[in-house]
Amino acid sequence: MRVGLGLSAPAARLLADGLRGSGAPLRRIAGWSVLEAAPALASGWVTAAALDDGFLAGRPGVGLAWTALLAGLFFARAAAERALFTPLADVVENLRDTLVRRVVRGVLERATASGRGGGSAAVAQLNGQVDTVRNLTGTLLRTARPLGVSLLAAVIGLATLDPLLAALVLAPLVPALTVFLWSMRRLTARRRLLVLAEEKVAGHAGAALGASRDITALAAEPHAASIVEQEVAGAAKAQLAVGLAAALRVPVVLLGGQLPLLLLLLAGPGLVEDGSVSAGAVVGAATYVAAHLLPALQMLAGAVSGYWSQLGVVLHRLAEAATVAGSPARQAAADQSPGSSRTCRPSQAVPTPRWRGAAPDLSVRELDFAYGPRAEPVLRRLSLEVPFGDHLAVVGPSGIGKSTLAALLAGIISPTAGTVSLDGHRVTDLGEALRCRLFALVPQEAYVFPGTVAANLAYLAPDAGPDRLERSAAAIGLTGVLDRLGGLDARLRSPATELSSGERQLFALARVHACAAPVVVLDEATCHLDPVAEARAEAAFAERPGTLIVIAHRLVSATRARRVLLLDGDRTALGTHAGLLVRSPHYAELVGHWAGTAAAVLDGRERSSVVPSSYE
Ligand SMILES: Nc1ncnc2c1ncn2[C@@H]1O[C@H](COP(=O)(O)OP(=O)(O)OP(=O)(O)O)[C@@H](O)[C@H]1O
Repeated sequence: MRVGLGLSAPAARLLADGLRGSGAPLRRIAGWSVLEAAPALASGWVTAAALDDGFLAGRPGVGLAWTALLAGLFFARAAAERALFTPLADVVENLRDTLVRRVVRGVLERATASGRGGGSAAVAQLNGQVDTVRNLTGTLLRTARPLGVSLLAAVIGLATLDPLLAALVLAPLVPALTVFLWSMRRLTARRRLLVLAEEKVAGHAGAALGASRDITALAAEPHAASIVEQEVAGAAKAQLAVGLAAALRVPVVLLGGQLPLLLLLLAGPGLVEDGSVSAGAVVGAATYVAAHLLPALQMLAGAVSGYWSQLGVVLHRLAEAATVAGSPARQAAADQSPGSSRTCRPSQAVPTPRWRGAAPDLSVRELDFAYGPRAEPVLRRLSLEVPFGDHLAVVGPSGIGKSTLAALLAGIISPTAGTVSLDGHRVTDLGEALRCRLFALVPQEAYVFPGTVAANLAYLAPDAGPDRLERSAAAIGLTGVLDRLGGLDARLRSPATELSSGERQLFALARVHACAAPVVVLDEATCHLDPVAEARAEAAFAERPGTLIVIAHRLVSATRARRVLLLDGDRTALGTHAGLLVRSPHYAELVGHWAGTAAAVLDGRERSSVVPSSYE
């Protein structure tokens, strides 16, 4: 929704908030502005009097005296302008402080809520935008304010000088100002669209450049180029629309400034001749128009409207960033919560179909998966049986498709061909509520939300009592953290700062350990834990009834699993750790490489707990 002069409602609210604490300096500005407007208000009157009572009446002394009075008013105006700097600075700095507070709070609360961090980069970027608002507001207060004040003073002066001449000037000026205000709304809206279009160009061009290797490999250059070209065409259209909206300032200046002057010059001599007005009044009216109305209109319709519409765009951006409670952004942050992303919460409200399999086996048949119709398949014809209670480790080189397989197994993404089924049911057909009850996928990024420790641990097991939660916490190795925090009832206010990445992973692991899902998939869910803590967490899951699939962060996970799946294209192999060491040279090579690296990195004390003796 747009409110006055093209500012969106959130932008106008943010500006009002930023100015709220500046009542005193704003009043001082208003006071000094009256004095600042004195020359504009008096210029026509003084000119008329100097002519009618002085120079045209043969009394040049009187004419000079009036002129000297006008000069005095200009000195007063200079003093007012000097005095205005302090309150102007107060207003602008206060606005900046308020905006910085609002924006930093909004961004950091959102980053904390999402548990993803990254708030500092956003804050730095938004602080730059706050500075832009400060500079634009300062510029507008220094330029637009005196122009607006002069325009108003000139109109008042003109109306009180002579009603007939005032009517001549105001007849075209009023529609010109109306068009000007209307065009400001359009211009601000179009400038906003232009900024968005330019950002899209930058985003798509950046993505295309970043992916240039893949684009070349897939011979997709024409496709990538057409996407960027489309955005460039959109930006060009938006630029044209801004240009057209800005072009309206020409008729505004012609109608509101030039036409009144022309009318005065055309009608003036006749009006003087028939005695309707004095010659001094005509020149006085022309002074109001030429010295104040016309320059004010030119500036307002030109640079000032540009500053104003830029201010509207940046303020709207900041208003979006500063909004936290109940905002769409807050919602988006909440969408990263355990209940909605890769791990989901079994809903009490959603009726779930009956599930008979108490000990369901997982079966993968001829599985193909590619991220796009023209992309290289990540997985090709993979078949695998995972009986209930199995403990399978998935290992392989980086980027080979381990996380993709984890998502396919949990039914989060659908295969391109082939099936993944649990107890004979395709996992993608299970329906979300049931799927969430059967699978718990723990991703690398652990989410802990503000709230009590108990609420976090019981997220996937709403019926679990304190004993159950404490047992899971103890099994995973979270008891020390719980003691430090103050137990299950302790409240986490800012988990992103109160807990380390490893501690957040322990929370996510304990949360899943406490739930009843028969299939647990850990996708590098222990990557921030030290080797000892990782071994303990994996042991806890191995003892928990159900199937455990571990996408291994360290190869040592494979030594703890009952079976190992080596994912490696054509060299994919399945077996026990010992069996694969013998029959898969590639697996042996991978293990040997890892053991060598681990031995080089770890000191003797840690090595004994991490590197299996068989590798030493
Ligand atoms: N959303 C996606 N869109 C397109 N390609 C993707 C996407 N996600 C992953 N890929 C690509 O699919 C391939 C397999 O990725 P995946 O994350 O499953 O590998 P990974 O074995 O888990 O890697 P890592 O061990 O580094 O986590 C990679 O080439 C990756 O770039």
